[in-house]
Amino acid sequence: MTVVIEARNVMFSFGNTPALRGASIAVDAGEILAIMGPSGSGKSTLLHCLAGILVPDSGEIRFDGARLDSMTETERSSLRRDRFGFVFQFGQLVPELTAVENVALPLLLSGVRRPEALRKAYGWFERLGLDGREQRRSGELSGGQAQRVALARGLVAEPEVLFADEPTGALDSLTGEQVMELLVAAAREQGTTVILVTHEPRVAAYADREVIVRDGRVNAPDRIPS
Ligand SMILES: Nc1ncnc2c1ncn2[C@@H]1O[C@H](COP(=O)(O)OP(=O)(O)OP(=O)(O)O)[C@@H](O)[C@H]1O
Repeated sequence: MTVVIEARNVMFSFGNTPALRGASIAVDAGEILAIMGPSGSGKSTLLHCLAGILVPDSGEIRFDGARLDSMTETERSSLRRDRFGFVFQFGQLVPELTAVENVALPLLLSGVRRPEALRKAYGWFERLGLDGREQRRSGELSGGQAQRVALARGLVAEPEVLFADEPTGALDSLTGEQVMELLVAAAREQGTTVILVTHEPRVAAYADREVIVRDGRVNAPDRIPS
């Protein structure tokens, strides 16, 4: 197995509040990993460090062999745009755009021409059970529909890694499971690695592997990188 992304001994504090205290984890290419743990244990902070949104105070983050923690903000933002996808708890769709324009957004930001970006975006609606919802704005979609649109937006550019922070957190459990089924199926089809933060065991059950974050460290003794 090839490790695609890893953290080694990562420390991160928000002012005087330590959030990560030596977190280490390695994630294989194509793996679907669930990060679980108590509230405030550092799950989201770890996800944000792995995704190059936050820069650790110390320790290393590697993606595809390159050190994310020593890149410039511009380099990290190009990496996020071109090679990573994101899904958050509240879809965070752009309310002024239609559903299909929201899905096309990452492609447009990467320089894909509008007709081609929209063509690819339309292709996601049928497979996500959203046929006919293409022209709706986020206010005209149910929570589950909006989250499926957000999922399509996270995957449309075929990212190498999809980061998902509580992607089902705002949904009822049945709708959440439907979103997870679609997420896992689409990620497997594309070979996308998924790093998912959740506090719900039923959601984590869709992953290949679960790790627990406690007090800013990852409890995964079998997989600490050497
Ligand atoms: N923006 C911030 N400013 C200050 N402290 C923060 C900030 N974000 C997180 N923290 C603190 O850092 C620690 C880790 O937070 P983090 O959000 O990573 O935990 P979490 O495990 O994702 O929690 P939850 O399950 O409740 O979302 C907590 O003590 C939290 O209060």
